[in-house]
Amino acid sequence: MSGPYQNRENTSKANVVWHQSSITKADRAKQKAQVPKCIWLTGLSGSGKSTLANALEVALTAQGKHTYLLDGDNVRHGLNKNLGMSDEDRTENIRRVSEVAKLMVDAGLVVVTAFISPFRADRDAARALFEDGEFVEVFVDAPLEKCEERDPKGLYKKARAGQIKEFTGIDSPYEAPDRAEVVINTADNDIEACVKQLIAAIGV
Ligand SMILES: Nc1ncnc2c1ncn2[C@@H]1O[C@H](COP(=O)(O)OS(=O)(=O)O)[C@@H](OP(=O)(O)O)[C@H]1O
Ligand SMILES: Nc1ncnc2c1ncn2[C@@H]1O[C@H](COP(=O)(O)OP(=O)(O)O)[C@@H](O)[C@H]1O
Repeated sequence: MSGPYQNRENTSKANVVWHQSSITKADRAKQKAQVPKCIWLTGLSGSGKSTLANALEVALTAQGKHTYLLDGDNVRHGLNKNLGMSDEDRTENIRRVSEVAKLMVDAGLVVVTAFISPFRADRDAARALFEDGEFVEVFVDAPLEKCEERDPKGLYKKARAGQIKEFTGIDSPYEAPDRAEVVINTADNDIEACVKQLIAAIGV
């Protein structure tokens, strides 16, 4: 890790010891009768992450699963309200969120995350926090032109007008996944078909 967050980690770590709790992840998962997982949605703004994440959580809840949805817009109102959209702040955003998702998986939940998470290295770092098979990367795939045409929040219009800087796909990069477990093409398929594909693919 680099940047303003690095020193704080290094100064605290040496004197902090790990406490092993008596109740384990397996105990919590057993009580909930489910396999905990992190379903990690990544894609451009307007690609359909929030829509699909919400529909997925509704479907899983209807199946009796215990879930939680972490959505970029919401987390940036609270836990990460001190972070902006620079490369460094996005990396810290994803680092914190992936640690929160890990805690939630440890609690036995099926966690769905909906963040642009534009950098491959940050997504790989998130994946590395989890056990094999626990982290499912889902590429919510729609070309920039389609996302811009949708522009559900009017943000692309503002970015093109220069009113928002460092906007993903315009003047900030998006690195498409090269190892996603699931690719959902939201440009050529309707929401219903995409949700169906997602539920079938994640194996929860
Ligand atoms: N500059 C810029 N670039 C991209 N997106 C922007 C920007 N400014 C604000 N927004 C709004 O913030 C949401 C993205 O937050 P994330 O936490 O998902 O971003 S990141 O993962 O840290 O890159 C994103 O949400 P989604 O549209 O749901 O993706 C936007 O609504
Ligand atoms: N197949 C699809 N999957 C998801 N969203 C779709 C799809 N087709 C059209 N849309 C629309 O695209 C927009 C996606 O917005 P949103 O879910 O907020 O994206 P994101 O969270 O990635 O910014 C919504 O208005 C949604 O109704």
